[in-house]
Amino acid sequence: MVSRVCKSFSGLEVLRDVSLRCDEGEIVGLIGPNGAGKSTLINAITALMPVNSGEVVINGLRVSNTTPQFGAMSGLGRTFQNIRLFKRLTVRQNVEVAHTSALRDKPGEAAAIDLDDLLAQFDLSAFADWRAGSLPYGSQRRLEIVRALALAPDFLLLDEPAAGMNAGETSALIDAVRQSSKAFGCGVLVIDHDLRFIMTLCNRIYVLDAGQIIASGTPEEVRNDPQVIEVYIGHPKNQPTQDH
Ligand SMILES: Nc1ncnc2c1ncn2[C@@H]1O[C@H](COP(=O)(O)OP(=O)(O)OP(=O)(O)O)[C@@H](O)[C@H]1O
Repeated sequence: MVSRVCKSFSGLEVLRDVSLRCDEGEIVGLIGPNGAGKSTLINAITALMPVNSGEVVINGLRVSNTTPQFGAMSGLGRTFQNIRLFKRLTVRQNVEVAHTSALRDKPGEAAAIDLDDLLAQFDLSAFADWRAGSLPYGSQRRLEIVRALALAPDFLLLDEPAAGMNAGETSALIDAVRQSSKAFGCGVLVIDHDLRFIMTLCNRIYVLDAGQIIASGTPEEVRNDPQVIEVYIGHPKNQPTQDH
């Protein structure tokens, strides 16, 4: 899906020949130190910023160097590191806005989505009539995911979905994301700094360092890769601290 992407800012190479794949129903993790280029890669995949070379292809359509709207129409759903909900609308209205546009663009797939089930799966039923801006932080993060799923995406990008969540919430999030990936048959690409979360959730993981993929494989393979240990896992601040 991402093929040999390069991206520079004013001559500074931030992504160098990055390729990655996320198949249908697969949950893939992307990890790396601060400044490695993870957000830039997500922005390139969702066509929020253009690439210098290489391409991003979703469902056979080239999405790179188009527009975020084209990315969404090609099947990409996403959440943001900084939550971007309609804070004055209710939880249900936030999800309905997304679902309404999916009913227009993908009527068959969208009609099969039961919004009540989706809210329940992400533990949001009790909050359905609350204003999104008044929800606890962890619930706002889950609402972002539900809203992205209401678009009936073929690929879902989750940017730091577990940020600020406690161990119990993170564990519930893992179950909900797995169930959704299975139910929707969508590929999921997840970025997070919580290594235990990524290692538990993902089937495969890519490690980005200084704009290059330095390792990829199963959680076990990545955890034992000497280069990954040296540049990332070995850092005391990245040691897993929570049990899920
Ligand atoms: N718009 C921009 N203009 C210039 N440089 C940028 C821009 N966006 C990102 N960078 C630089 O690109 C590099 C990668 O940044 P990026 O935010 O993609 O890393 P990251 O892996 O997401 O980091 P973090 O984990 O801290 O969010 C950094 O050196 C950053 O300063």
